[in-house]
Amino acid sequence: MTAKAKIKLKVCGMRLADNIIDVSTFMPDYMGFIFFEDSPRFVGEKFLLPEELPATIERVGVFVNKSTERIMNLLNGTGITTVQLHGSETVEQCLELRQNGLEIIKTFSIDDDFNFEDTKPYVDAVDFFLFDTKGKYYGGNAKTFNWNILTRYHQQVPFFLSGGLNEDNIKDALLLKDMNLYALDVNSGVEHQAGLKDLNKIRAIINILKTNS
Ligand SMILES: O=C(O)c1ccccc1NCC(=O)[C@H](O)[C@H](O)COP(=O)(O)O
Repeated sequence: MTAKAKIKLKVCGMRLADNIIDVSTFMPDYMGFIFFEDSPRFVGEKFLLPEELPATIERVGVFVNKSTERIMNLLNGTGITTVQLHGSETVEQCLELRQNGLEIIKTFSIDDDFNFEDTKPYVDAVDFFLFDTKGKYYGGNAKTFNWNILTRYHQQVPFFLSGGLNEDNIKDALLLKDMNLYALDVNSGVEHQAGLKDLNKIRAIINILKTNS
């Protein structure tokens, strides 16, 4: 019998050097950095990661409807090799970015009417899906979606669960672990303010993951 893999944690929307280092002491599996100008978590044009950031924390650049050329330019010199595509990026662009050596997380914004047929064309073009709540903003809506919808998902691509996760609902999110759930993505639910993460909330989440997964 093979042991089930531990559910991973991604802390998204990091931007301030001291806060990045403080959060890194909890060793989340992923950290996300938002390269979208309209977000209050935008890292800026000339973003550089702090040198002390442990190499074992996977770094993710989050983009919304940017061209491949622009993504490659923005990532140049950052050492980031995973991208989260959070808009309406095509299968062709995912393949193009893969050819440039990037790992791909493709986001889908979920509401009650979401049809998982929409994810099928991406199956061979991405590494992971990320299911986030459809809302007013591209991301960071601070709302959960109806997770029962995920019972309709039967594809082989593992997914990140996102949207409104916090210390009060993360234990329930872990109940989805037999559904190809790969990672939990936290953002506004662990913040003092946009882009500034609350270390006590991250600590609480890490402890819940340790005892429940
Ligand atoms: O967080 C943002 O401001 C954001 C803006 C534009 C595109 C993506 C964005 N966030 C990406 C994420 O992966 C968030 O973690 C995800 O949307 C969930 O956020 P929240 O509902 O606040 O937990």
